[in-house]
Amino acid sequence: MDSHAMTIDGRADTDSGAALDVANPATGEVFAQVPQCDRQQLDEACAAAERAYRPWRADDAGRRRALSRMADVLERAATSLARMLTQEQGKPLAEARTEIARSALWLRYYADLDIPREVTSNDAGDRVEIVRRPLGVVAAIAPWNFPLLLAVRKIAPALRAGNTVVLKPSPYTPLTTLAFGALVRDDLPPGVLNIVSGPEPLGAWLVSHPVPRKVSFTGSTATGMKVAAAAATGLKHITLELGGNDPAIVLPDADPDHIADSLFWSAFRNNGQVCAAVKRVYAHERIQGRLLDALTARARAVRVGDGLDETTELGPLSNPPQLGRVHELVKDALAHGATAVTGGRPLHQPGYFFAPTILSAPPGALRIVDEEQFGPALPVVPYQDLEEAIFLANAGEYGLTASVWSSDGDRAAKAASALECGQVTVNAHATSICPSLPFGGHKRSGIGVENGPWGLHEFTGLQVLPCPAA
Ligand SMILES: NC(=O)c1ccc[n+]([C@@H]2O[C@H](COP(=O)([O-])OP(=O)(O)OC[C@H]3O[C@@H](n4cnc5c(N)ncnc54)[C@H](O)[C@@H]3O)[C@@H](O)[C@H]2O)c1
Ligand SMILES: O=CCCC(=O)O
Repeated sequence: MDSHAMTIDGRADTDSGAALDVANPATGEVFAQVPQCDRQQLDEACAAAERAYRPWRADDAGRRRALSRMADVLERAATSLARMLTQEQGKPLAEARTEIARSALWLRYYADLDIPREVTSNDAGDRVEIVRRPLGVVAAIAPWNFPLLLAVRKIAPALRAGNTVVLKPSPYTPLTTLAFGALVRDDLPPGVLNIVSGPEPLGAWLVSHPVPRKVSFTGSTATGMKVAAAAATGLKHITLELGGNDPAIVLPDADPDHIADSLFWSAFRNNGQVCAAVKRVYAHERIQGRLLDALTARARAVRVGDGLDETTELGPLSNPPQLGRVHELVKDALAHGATAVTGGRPLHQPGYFFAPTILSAPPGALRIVDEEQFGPALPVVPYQDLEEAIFLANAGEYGLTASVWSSDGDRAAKAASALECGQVTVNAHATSICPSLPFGGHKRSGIGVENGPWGLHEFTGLQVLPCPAA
């Protein structure tokens, strides 16, 4: 059994009493333990972050160097970290390697980003500059689907802007994040990045702790609403990256055989456990049958297995509640008129596996279409005209990303502009999640954005200063 350390104030703490078990989703077996942080350790982490804040915010060049060294460290440890990520999260090794590489990319992007300053004049005609100042200690809370990448999307801009951080990974997937913390410990001054692990209510304690001035949260909309309420009582800044139920509209002129592979992976990457995955397809009634056939052929050909096997394309679901949720929604769909063209059930083997599932779904209310199911089941719903498809795609509480699929670029672009969400793509889905483009949800998919200069702004406050004499 491996055991892993919290990192608080530049120290690794392996001896903290209670331990949290971490299971491998491919076997269901516990293979590692991490510390369960108690309130006193959370106080220590917040105090360490507070002590480290002023010298850190004053050292712009040091912050750039530290971020770029953190990227180097990640790249050097990529092989072992990817293996650990697959073991704790379930994703295939190739996807785990991509996650580590993208995390390093984000660190480098922010290491290179200049913090904007604008020079202007006040009403007396004096030159002034508008600068962005860090906020203080940031509470960062991450989910289990991309444990390292989604943590780095917070800590890279937060640290670049001059804040210090207390980071809490999901209790299902703390290992890679803790291993990252241990690896970069010597590259950061003590207290700049503190990582605390444990089950709830640790996240709730962190959000309502008096020290952090900003909460950056990625997770479900239900938890995001609790985080917003708790942060409001301390008047804390918030960024919330929340759930999605992304639609893909397939126009009648699309070629099902041509788009099937790309559409399939837009829905099934990381076993559908991607905030910006296609969760429901609206296919014109003339091509719904051919599209179902093409997607079914793709789903039947996919290799499902332990992510540590290099030939695996789809791993297990990440945890038992997620497996239960997908199964419940598929059963509900089958009971209400949907047909499983392929899949439709958990796989009878150890671990949390569910058969890749393509559903022919009737028009009308269906939970698997209306709610976020976050798994390897894709409902395909017929529509008659584009206006109806756009209405259905915009229905509901979420507005993260969406896509339109067509062989007519102009027609697709026109439909795309009618969709209410943070990003729309044509003949691809959410492929432009890169460090320089804003990523964030509309409606109940979130508040604020990550990435680019906008992502950095979320960790700053504006200040007007006299302009230094030239
Ligand atoms: N919009 C995005 O960028 C994005 C990205 C990835 C995942 N997600 C969403 O995340 C969800 C899946 O992740 P999950 O199941 O880990 O989400 P979750 O909301 O259950 O948990 C997310 C994190 O919040 C912590 N937490 C739980 N209760 C808390 C509380 N009261 N206060 C503070 N923290 C608390 C958890 O321990 C975990 O670390 C999906 O809904 C998915 O769409 C969104
Ligand atoms: O789940 C959200 C992250 C998606 C991604 O960056 O690919």
